[in-house]
Amino acid sequence: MAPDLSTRLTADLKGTNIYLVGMMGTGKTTVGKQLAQQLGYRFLDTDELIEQAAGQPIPDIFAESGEAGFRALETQVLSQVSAYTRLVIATGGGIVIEQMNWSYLQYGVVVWLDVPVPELMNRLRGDRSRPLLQDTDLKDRLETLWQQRANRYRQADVQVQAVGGVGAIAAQVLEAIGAVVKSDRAGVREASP
Ligand SMILES: Nc1ncnc2c1ncn2[C@@H]1O[C@H](COP(=O)(O)OP(=O)(O)O)[C@@H](O)[C@H]1O
Ligand SMILES: O=C(O)C1=C[C@@H](OP(=O)(O)O)[C@@H](O)[C@H](O)C1
Ligand SMILES: [Mg+2]
Repeated sequence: MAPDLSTRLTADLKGTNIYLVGMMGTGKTTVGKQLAQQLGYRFLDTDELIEQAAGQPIPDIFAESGEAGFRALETQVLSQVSAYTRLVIATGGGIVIEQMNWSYLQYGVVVWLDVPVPELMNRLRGDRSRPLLQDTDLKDRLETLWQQRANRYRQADVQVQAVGGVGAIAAQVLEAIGAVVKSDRAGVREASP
């Protein structure tokens, strides 16, 4: 996106946070950093904040406190970051499953990065940092998680096919956010006398 367009988008957003959701490996962390730079926003990653809060890496949190312990920290961290503005927040792929989390997400623009499972497999094969993908058939696990979560991801404000170069994906995301913000503005105009 041209610099003048991203400047205008930043102004139109009025500090509204951007939340990136989607399956593991869709590029939320990677694309989020670039988006933040282009919007002049700060970048935060809920996984990183969870690790800081627990003083442990994610695999150790799962091993010691189970997925339930991890999810409790995830909700806590999300509630804390949602109190701030001008943030691009990369979330963990499972954040959408807790209904409670949507009460925080809905205050921002929720962007779903959508990537087909075969491409996720290419990106995540050999990964050791995601506990839900260890000691299991990668394809089966990703397909199962997809089945469980797809309807939640569909609740996002915008959907972007996040395949190809990171720069091009970031540009697509900015364009999609711009369209939502514009239609909100049109709605406000219509509602005014
Ligand atoms: N557009 C892309 N094309 C190819 N590989 C990508 C792309 N975006 C991210 N990746 C790679 O996929 C892996 C997962 O990316 P990451 O940003 O951690 O995803 P997420 O935070 O959604 O789990 C990383 O190895 C990253 O380098
Ligand atoms: O999908 C999930 O349940 C998870 C996704 C991970 O984040 P990424 O989506 O950034 O990989 C991380 O939160 C944790 O391993 C659980
Ligand atoms: Mg991530």
